[in-house]
Amino acid sequence: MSSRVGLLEALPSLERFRGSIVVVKFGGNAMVDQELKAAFAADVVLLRQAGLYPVVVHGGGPQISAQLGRLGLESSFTAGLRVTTPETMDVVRMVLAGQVQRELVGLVNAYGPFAVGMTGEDAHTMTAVKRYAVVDGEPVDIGLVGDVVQVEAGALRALLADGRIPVISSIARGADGHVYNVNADTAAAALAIALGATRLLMLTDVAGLYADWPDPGSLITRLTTSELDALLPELTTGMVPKMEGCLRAVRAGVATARVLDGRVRHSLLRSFGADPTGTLVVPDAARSAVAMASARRGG
Ligand SMILES: Nc1ncnc2c1ncn2[C@@H]1O[C@H](COP(=O)(O)OP(=O)(O)O)[C@@H](O)[C@H]1O
Ligand SMILES: CC(=O)N[C@@H](CCC(=O)OP(=O)(O)O)C(=O)O
Repeated sequence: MSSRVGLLEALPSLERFRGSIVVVKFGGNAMVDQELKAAFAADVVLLRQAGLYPVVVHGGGPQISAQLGRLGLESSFTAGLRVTTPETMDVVRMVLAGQVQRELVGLVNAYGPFAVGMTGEDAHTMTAVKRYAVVDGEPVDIGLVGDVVQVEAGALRALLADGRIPVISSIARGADGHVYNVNADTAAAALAIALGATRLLMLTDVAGLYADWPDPGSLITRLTTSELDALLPELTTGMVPKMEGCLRAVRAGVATARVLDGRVRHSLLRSFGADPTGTLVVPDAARSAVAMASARRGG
């Protein structure tokens, strides 16, 4: 099927999602190509025009690493999370809120006055506590990295009610006075849960989740939360926070979460059609319903 047909098919099915909140995480690795970024912005605006309420959470890992490099500072990751010193945190804040978020807001606002950029610090939208990475079952101190423990969704809801598209950088305040670097996948999942989103969509730079990365034959198109839970200890690098986020969100009531191939132009819009890219995470009950229907049909 050509991608054009895939796109057209998405349009009628969008009607089903009218009025629902969709949290879209745009990964830093899918954000390095100008055309992909512009197509992403167009898709987000189209979702809004179709009556959905998109909320964008963006990453920027590669952009932060590039800026740290320019400043002669090293990037280091543990279990997919950046080791964040106070000096690193200043760069994270500057790059995410001052550069990446601004660029996305500009691309969306080429279509009208939709996007409003903010970080989790604004209006206490996200509050975090210090998070430790887990390596071989042991906690490892990785500095000013946070996990979201509270979401105040009032400001976001007001923006959505006013027809805006929030564009959120994954930085959160701590009740302890620190500012924390939150992985953008983790932030997207926490916001999807707090907003009661129907879908969590995560654009990345691979075809989806591979059971046996990087074996191309091991791409998973759909799995249940229990299946994902069992696979999680095997996962490494950036897939750890991404799949943890999908698991948390679907277990907390978000109907489905999908990792999308952000290298495919208009993959966001296509995810609403018959030919979506990536890996779909569904609640356990969804798989049982399919299995039961199949058993009734004798198949
Ligand atoms: N099991 C896996 N399936 C797919 N990708 C994986 C897997 N394990 C590790 N990866 C890596 O995770 C990367 C995506 O995570 P990340 O770099 O954090 O992306 P993003 O910037 O989109 O959040 C892929 O580019 C791939 O190199
Ligand atoms: C704690 C942590 O790892 N924070 C991330 C925040 C940005 C991010 O998540 O960007 P991607 O989605 O592009 O990976 C970082 O500093 O790189």
